[in-house]
Amino acid sequence: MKHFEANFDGLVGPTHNYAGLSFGNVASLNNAAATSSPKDAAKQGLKKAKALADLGLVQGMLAPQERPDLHSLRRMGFSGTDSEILNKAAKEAPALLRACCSASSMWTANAATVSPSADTHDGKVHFTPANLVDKLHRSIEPITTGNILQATFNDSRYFKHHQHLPEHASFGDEGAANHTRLCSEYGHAGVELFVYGQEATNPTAPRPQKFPARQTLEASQAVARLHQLDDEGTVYIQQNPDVIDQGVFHNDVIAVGNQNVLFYHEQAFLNTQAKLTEIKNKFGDSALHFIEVPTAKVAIQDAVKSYLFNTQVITLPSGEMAIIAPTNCQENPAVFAYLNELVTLDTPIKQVLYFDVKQSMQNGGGPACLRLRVAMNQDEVAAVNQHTLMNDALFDRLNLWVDKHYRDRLLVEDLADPQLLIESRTALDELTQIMHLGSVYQFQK
Ligand SMILES: NCCC[C@H](NC(=O)CCC(=O)O)C(=O)O
Repeated sequence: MKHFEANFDGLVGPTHNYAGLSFGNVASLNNAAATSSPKDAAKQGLKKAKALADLGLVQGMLAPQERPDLHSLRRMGFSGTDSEILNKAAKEAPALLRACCSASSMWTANAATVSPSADTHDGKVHFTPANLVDKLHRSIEPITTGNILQATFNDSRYFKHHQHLPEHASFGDEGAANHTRLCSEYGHAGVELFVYGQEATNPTAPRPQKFPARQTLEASQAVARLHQLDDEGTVYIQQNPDVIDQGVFHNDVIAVGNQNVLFYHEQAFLNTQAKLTEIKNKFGDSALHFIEVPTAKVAIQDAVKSYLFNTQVITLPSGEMAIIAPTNCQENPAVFAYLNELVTLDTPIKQVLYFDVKQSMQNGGGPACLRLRVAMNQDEVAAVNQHTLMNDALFDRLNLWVDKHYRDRLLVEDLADPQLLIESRTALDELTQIMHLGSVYQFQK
């Protein structure tokens, strides 16, 4: 039986914009109110996804969400026709309107936490959508995310879908961005690392002082319980509060793993040596590569600016590993020098492939944010909704769809334009036909 680690990239939605919504995410704040290009953003994402499919990896796409989210605006007490609601919200509560217009579901690393069937007690692939309660504009995602995941992984013989965690700060859950799975082979039982920013119910435990810790230990433990993981296959690691306070708002900004490789910055974690020992003990005696990047080579601010660790580390069909990096890594001399040195070291990583995902990077999302990893065996891959899997036909179809429905440029003040809502709904209705998703959106109910 063959095993794969599939990447499911988030399709960037028609309202992609820079609204400065993410306190603690440096890029989001720095680029607030910049002009965005929804069309460029979507095509950059499709290009990266197609490139991985062409490299022989299993690659899928997850549909965007309905934005502006009129259902949430109505829950906030706005009433009248859709146009009247957009108008009122723009006048009376522009911050709420912006929070209901973000295309942030494109960053599917935050869509859910996924545990492969080799790790779970019932031998199914488990999904728990992230409740994303730390940010208003993300907290409105999980229900539709769950609908889209169930329409994509729609065979209950192989896939188990959970409800997102309770919507309270004690259960702050940001999904796979704070979850890394190490294994010798994708199909073998692995060790799942849950990285958290604070222990919410212990007021004396260390926590960041300047920026929020979006993931709690309580949330990570709850997901591990829901996914029926053994203690022997689970490690909880606290993110170093000092790096959160420098803009590391998710672990995937400072560390990334693939199979038997953990690539991380020396300042990433608290109690690093003890945790690496725990990982080694639980991983067993097969080879394990800890690639620690010293501050002397790459400072935290360089890591946060370039997204060196928000890269994808993939295993090519040849068995060699490659890094999928944003072009921003080429533009940072310290990081570029480090990557050129890395591929000469004695690790499985042998090449770096660069992609322009600047539309996403300007909002704090790099290549790794844009994808949700789902390790599956060939039967599970065959059970996935095949119309979501990337190939030449879907690539062409989705590019034509983007060309037809997406604007070349968008300003935050355009979000209240009733025409944009019509364009967005028309596009998504058509998309559910293309990807055979069924009625996953509120406006289709
Ligand atoms: N995994 C990367 C997530 C980036 C995302 N940025 C945003 O939501 C920015 C939205 C804006 O500011 O328009 C976040 O911080 O959750």
